[in-house]
Amino acid sequence: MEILSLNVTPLTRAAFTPYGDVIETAGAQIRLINGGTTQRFHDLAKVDVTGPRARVLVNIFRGQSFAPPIDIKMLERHPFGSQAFMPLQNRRYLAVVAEDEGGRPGSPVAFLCQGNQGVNYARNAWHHPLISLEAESDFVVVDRGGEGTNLEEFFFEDRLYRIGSI
Ligand SMILES: NC(=O)N[C@@H](O)C(=O)O
Ligand code: NI
Repeated sequence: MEILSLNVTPLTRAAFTPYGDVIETAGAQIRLINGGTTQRFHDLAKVDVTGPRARVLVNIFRGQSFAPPIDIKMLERHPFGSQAFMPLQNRRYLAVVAEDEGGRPGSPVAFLCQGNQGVNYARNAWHHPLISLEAESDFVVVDRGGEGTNLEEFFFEDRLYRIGSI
């Protein structure tokens, strides 16, 4: 088994563009609503659902926490829908993604996400399941319900990617 080192970089909207959206107030279009009493940070993520009897689901995921070394042995994707994660307790977490290379993920990229940043994985974007840090953490998750198989997993056969430090 080959162990490859995977560095963590800060999550930015620009760097995450190939994989989906960053849900944060920084850099967002602001609309004053409710008589000026509310700021609407508008249109932050593209929710995309398709396939038979597709509908949007709003969930809460409670993810156990992980600490380095964190081994990335697989990635997954959802062919019928996007999947958004927004932290509820202002705790950091990891988003590990990869671009598609002929139907399989390329080399993973690991982003350190702050507690005020959410991510929306675009439909069919390769990503690792939730990796909470620091403590068991809750996330609002907006994704796709409906018929059909909305999960494709890819296990790296001969290698793993190790996040040794954060
Ligand atoms: N399986 C599930 O609902 N969760 C994963 O898709 C994930 O990305 O955490
Ligand atoms: Ni997922």
